[in-house]
Amino acid sequence: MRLIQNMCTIAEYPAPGSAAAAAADYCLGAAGRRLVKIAVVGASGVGKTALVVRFLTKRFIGDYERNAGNLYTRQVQIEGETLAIQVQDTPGIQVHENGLSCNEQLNRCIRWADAVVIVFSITDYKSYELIGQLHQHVQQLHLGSRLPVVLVANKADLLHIKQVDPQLGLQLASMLGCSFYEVSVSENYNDVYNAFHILCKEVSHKQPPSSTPEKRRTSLIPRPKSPNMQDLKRRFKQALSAKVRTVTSV
Ligand SMILES: Nc1nc2c(ncn2[C@@H]2O[C@H](COP(=O)(O)OP(=O)(O)OP(=O)(O)O)[C@@H](O)[C@H]2O)c(=O)[nH]1
Repeated sequence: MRLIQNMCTIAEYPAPGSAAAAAADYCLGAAGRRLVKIAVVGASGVGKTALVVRFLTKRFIGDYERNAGNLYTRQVQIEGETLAIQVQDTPGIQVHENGLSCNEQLNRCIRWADAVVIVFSITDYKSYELIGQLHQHVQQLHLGSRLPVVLVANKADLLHIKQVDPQLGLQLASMLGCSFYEVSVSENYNDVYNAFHILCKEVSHKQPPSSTPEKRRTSLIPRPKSPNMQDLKRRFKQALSAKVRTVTSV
């Protein structure tokens, strides 16, 4: 999915530590805001891009190019605080006989994220079937810290071609210990908003409170360059030989 009105595309898959990622983080961080990074994952065609676009623009746009993975940003108010959030849309996950096929790009997005939205479509049983494995994969990439996850069952408006009972989604979510939302991206903005909102709230409770802009500014002051050792040695030798000369000349 390419650039949509009202959204700011920062970069496609900025590698952690890359200049693009650092620049994006810097801009948001410089405003003194806490940053919440969310990756949206799931099988192909379940409506990941539609979900992200709906959340960011409130609009449902029928058709999208196949997703190559874009990163979008916006601000949200959570409990009186303005948070900067980045949402990473990802390409659809493929399933092979020996399990999920998650390429390095996707793994990088999951590692980068503070929280993940896992999406399936109620019209596609296979997209539901891979959730257990996908959830496990996500948690494995964040070993040692339980990553906030929300499970989203999309296309609730297509009940006549439903393959997954939303009740199954609810059961699975409670088994995995995550929140569950049944949504129709095409018909209802509020449910979409609530799914992201709850995730942001969970992350913000896990993160330490933001430092004040004043504190941030001081941490951004460049440190003095470390002294050039060669130059120091040369000057030390010069001073020493001058002293020796002075002593011998006495
Ligand atoms: N009826 C209906 N269609 C939807 C809904 N959400 C998405 N779609 C449609 O489903 C199709 C796939 O949506 P995408 O957002 O491109 O799905 P994706 O998961 O990003 O797909 P990939 O880019 O292939 O991974 C599009 O034609 C959307 O218009 C929904 O809630 N209801």
